[in-house]
Amino acid sequence: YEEEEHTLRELRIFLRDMCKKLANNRLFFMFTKPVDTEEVPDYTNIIKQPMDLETMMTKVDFHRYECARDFLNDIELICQNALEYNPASKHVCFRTSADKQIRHRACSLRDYAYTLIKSEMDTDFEEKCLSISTKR
Ligand SMILES: CC(=O)c1nc(NC(=O)[C@H]2CNCCN2)sc1-c1cc(O)cc(O)c1
Repeated sequence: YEEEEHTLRELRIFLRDMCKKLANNRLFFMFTKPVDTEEVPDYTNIIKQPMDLETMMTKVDFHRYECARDFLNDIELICQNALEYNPASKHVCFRTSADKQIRHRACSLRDYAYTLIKSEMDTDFEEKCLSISTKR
């Protein structure tokens, strides 16, 4: 009913702000757009469910998130995809290469997103969203 729609509207405004903050952080530029399968042809052979911050912004607009937990699940997906596509391997070259930096960036994206949401979102607001989400 109207009160629930108001809550979900507030959630969308909050999540767009989160997306903007994450996408505007230069550290995370490689997570801001879908991986270009022209440039990286083997990507979709390895990663079955690609995700990126621009896609997440679109999902907010399409009312695809009903609580912060669903939003963080997609952040987790971005992180897991990057760790999977850039595995820590025993070869020396992977220990010092760009792959290691991408793995670090993926982990900091995840930690930064959790911390940002935890610090900026009231727990009772998230509980309200969760109760709406479970009822629907
Ligand atoms: C985001 C991600 O997971 C990603 N991983 C990469 N790994 C590599 O290039 C490793 C793969 N193993 C062999 C040595 N190279 S490049 C890359 C990426 C970077 C961007 O600036 C934009 C973009 O869309 C994707």
